[in-house]
Amino acid sequence: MKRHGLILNGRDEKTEAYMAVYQKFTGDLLSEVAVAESQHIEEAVTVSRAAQKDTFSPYQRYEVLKRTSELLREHVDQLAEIITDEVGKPITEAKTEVERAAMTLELSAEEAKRIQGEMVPVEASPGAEERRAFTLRVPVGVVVAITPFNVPLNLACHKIGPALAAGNAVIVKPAEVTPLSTLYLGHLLLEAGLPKNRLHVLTGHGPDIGDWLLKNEGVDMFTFTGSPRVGELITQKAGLRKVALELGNNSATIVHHDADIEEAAKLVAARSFNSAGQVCISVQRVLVHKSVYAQFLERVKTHTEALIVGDPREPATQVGPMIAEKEAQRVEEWVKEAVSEGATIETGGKREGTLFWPTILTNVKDSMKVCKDEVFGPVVTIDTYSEGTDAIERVNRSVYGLQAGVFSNDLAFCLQAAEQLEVGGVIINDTSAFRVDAMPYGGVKRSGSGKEGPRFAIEEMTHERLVVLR
Ligand SMILES: NC(=O)C1=CN([C@@H]2O[C@H](COP(=O)(O)OP(=O)(O)OC[C@H]3O[C@@H](n4cnc5c(N)ncnc54)[C@H](O)[C@@H]3O)[C@@H](O)[C@H]2O)C=CC1
Ligand SMILES: O=C(O)[C@H](O)CS(=O)(=O)O
Repeated sequence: MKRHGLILNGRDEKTEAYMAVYQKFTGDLLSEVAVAESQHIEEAVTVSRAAQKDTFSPYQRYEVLKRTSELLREHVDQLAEIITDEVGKPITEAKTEVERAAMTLELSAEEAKRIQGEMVPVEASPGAEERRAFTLRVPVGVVVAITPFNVPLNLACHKIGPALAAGNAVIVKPAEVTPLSTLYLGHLLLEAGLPKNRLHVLTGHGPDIGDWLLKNEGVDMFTFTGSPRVGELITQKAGLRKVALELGNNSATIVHHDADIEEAAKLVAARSFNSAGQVCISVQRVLVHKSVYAQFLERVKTHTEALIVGDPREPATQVGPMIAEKEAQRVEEWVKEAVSEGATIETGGKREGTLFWPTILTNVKDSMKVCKDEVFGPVVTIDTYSEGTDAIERVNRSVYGLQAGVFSNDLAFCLQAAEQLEVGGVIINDTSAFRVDAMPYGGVKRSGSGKEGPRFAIEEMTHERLVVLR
């Protein structure tokens, strides 16, 4: 069994205490990781601040990130195995995550060479004819990245890649239960030639490390993906410093009467249950026009019942375990509560330990937990509507607003949805769960603020500085 130290200023740093990381399907002990103490946080911040005085040119940043992306591709099998073990994600999906992570770093590398300001025509103002002005984009300085358990490698890359590309130093705090892929990534970045003072990976207890980092005025920005509860806490404690938040969602997808029903059903079944539904754009609420409801439900049921549930290490498995038994129990309770309030289980509803079978609920009400809160599990609700405007209004009747999907071939309805849905991204003829890594990704309302996608995250992670020449 391997013990992992912190990655601190290029060292594999041993600590007093260690915490266990378990295999999420078997429950076996995988390894132990160091528990960071306050002095490690102090050192990481001090070293990161000092790094700002070193030269780390855009081309050097490009080279390091490009090389790391190549290393990720060379290590795809090892990393996929780590992700499958620490998250419980099916091995085919874990491989996709590694490939996406490599793409995220490749995009970040390219963007490092394109950071630019703009000319500002101040000379057009009376009295300023002798002046010229332009803007520079300068690194914010020290970025803290706090990441969740569900997509541990790619979501770390979405923070580390743009932060380094923009010229910052980064301190990463992975989720307690899934720190191993981030540690592996940290070592690959160093192997690729990243200056050792630019990246530190601090494993340990989230509330402690979070609190020490939030109290340390040497940190300039917090970029966080995780629960709205912790996101809110970070916002309160960060004060006037920059914060970017990717939080939860109870993602909706509308299936209009003129949609390609088979295509919609196939995609809804595929994107409601991958990663056992533990994806914040995972399809949770489907609103189907009443004229195609019966046909759609029958097709989604067929596709859902064909999914293979079980050991995530098996290449055939499509739905693996949830992150912890208590999470699977919570989902089971929410489903039972919905049934007690009138919902029907069309398929699924069964639990064995951490495994929860892909579940379709109908006869739901918007007030049920499975509709109004974020399930973050393999459950989808399917309900009907009569008027497109009502469907849009019901999607908007949520405290969240990350992404929404619309299946329709009616251009006018698609445009109405694009204009009226209160979300960060409207996906036409696909589900809420569509994401490629180059696109701007981020929500409104309780889904957070700020955008990811390397080009857009670099804007968040730099300041715009005006230069006026006389
Ligand atoms: N919008 C998005 O892109 C995503 C959102 N999520 C949200 O995250 C939730 C699940 O992820 P979890 O890892 O359980 O979320 P979480 O909010 O419990 O933990 C996320 C991270 O925050 C850290 N943390 C915990 N307490 C902290 C504190 N007091 N100060 C600073 N950091 C702290 C954790 O150690 C972990 O690294 C979901 O319910 C979903 O809402 C998850 C994935 C993606
Ligand atoms: O929000 C999430 O859970 C992830 O960002 C979605 S994805 O990047 O894995 O598609």
